Amino acid sequence: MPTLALCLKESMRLYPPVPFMERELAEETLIDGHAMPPGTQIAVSILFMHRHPMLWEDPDDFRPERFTWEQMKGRDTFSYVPFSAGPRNCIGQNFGVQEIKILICRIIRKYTVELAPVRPPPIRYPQVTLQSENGMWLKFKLRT
Ligand code: HEM
Repeated sequence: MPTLALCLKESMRLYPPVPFMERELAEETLIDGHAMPPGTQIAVSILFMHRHPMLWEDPDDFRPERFTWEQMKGRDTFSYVPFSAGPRNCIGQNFGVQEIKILICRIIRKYTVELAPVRPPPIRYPQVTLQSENGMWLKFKLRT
C-alpha cells in the first residue's frame, strides 16, 4: 500500500476527525457485565478506542506500518473505525479520503513542509469534529 495511504490511516487513528458517535439501544444489551435497557444512550469514543493499549501496541506512537497487510492480519476489524462501521457507516469515506490525498499532493508539490522548530504539542479538542485547541505548528517553504 502506498506510503501516503498508510500515513493517512495512522493519522486518522491518532486524530480521528469524528472523535465519537452516539447510539440508542434498540434492545437490552449486556455491556461489560451490565444489562443496559432499551432506549439507553451510548457514546462510543473513537478517540479512546484508537489509542487503547489493549488494541494497539505503543498506542501514542505514529507508526504507519501498522496498516500494512502483514501487520493488519488478526486485528479486530472494529478496533479501527474512523468512518464508523456497519449499515450506518460514512457514505462519503472514499470521497473524503480522495479529497485529502489530492490536497496533500497539491501542497507538497508546491511546498516542502516541516514541523516548526518550536511547536507546542496539539491539544486535542473533541467537538463534533476533532480540532486542535492550539493549532498545528508547521513550516512551509516554497519549492524552487
Ligand atoms: C475524513 C473525512 C470523514 C470522516 C472521518 C467521516 C466520518 C464519519 C463517521 C464516523 C460517521 C458516522 C457518524 C455516526 O454514526 O454518528 C459518518 C457518517 C456520515 N458521513 Fe462521513 N466522514 C467523512 C467525510 C464525509 C464526506 C466527504 C461525506 C459526504 C460527501 C460524508 C457523509 C456522511 C454521511 C451522509 C453520514 C451518515 C451516514 C448514515 O447515517 O447512514 N462524510 N462519517
